[in-house]
Amino acid sequence: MSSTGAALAECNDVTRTYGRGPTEVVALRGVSCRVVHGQRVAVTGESGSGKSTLLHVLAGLEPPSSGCITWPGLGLRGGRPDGVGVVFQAPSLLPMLDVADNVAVPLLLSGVEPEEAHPRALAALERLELADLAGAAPEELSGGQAQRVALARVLAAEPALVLADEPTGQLDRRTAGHVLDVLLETVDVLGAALVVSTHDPAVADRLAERWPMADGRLTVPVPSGVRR
Ligand SMILES: Nc1ncnc2c1ncn2[C@@H]1O[C@H](COP(=O)(O)OP(=O)(O)OP(=O)(O)O)[C@@H](O)[C@H]1O
Repeated sequence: MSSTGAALAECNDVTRTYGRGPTEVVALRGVSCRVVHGQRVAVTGESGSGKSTLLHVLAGLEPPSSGCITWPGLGLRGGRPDGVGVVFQAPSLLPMLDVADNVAVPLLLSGVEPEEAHPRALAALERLELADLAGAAPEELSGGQAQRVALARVLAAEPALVLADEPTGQLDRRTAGHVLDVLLETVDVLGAALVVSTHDPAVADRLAERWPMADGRLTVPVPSGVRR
């Protein structure tokens, strides 16, 4: 659980490089930022500017090469932050499980008993008007339905921070608008903070704040409270 008041995630002078020597790529160059309760941020910028890498670092999926990331308002489990929900461009549902089991899997992995996990998965599907699909196989879903199931999976896990990496990047405009509605409803229901990476101005316009990136750097002033 998060404690109110503390930042959910805080990057201090984070650099992230891939490869070594002549093939080295610097994806993040000294990024400092902080995500607090209730924040709604669009990370924008051209392809290759470092948006996905920043989200991966904020999620604890990749370590910084230098600098540091902390999650003062979140617990840690096995060195990774607890209470972070991640949505990727492709919904990554497990093909051998039905929709309800896909939604329940993260709960089961985090130690929730099956008797609690399955009702929570069904409640999240109902909340997002997906109950009819509970028994469906992922291959039967449209792209928009699959992404909404991925959002139900996040909702069921009740994170304090939701990180969405180009969540509508593979969808047509109308479906993208609907998925975005569901994403915003999901974070409202949870009272969670939301950081979305996007190329799409229509997506960025739906979020209160923009953090533009270029060449691995945030090009806006560092949000308050970050130590240099
Ligand atoms: N796993 C990796 N191995 C090597 N290079 C990587 C890796 N991940 C990202 N990069 C490189 O780091 C830089 C930043 O990539 P990143 O995916 O963070 O940018 P992005 O702004 O999210 O781009 P896009 O909008 O195209 O997804 C790019 O030059 C990319 O090629």
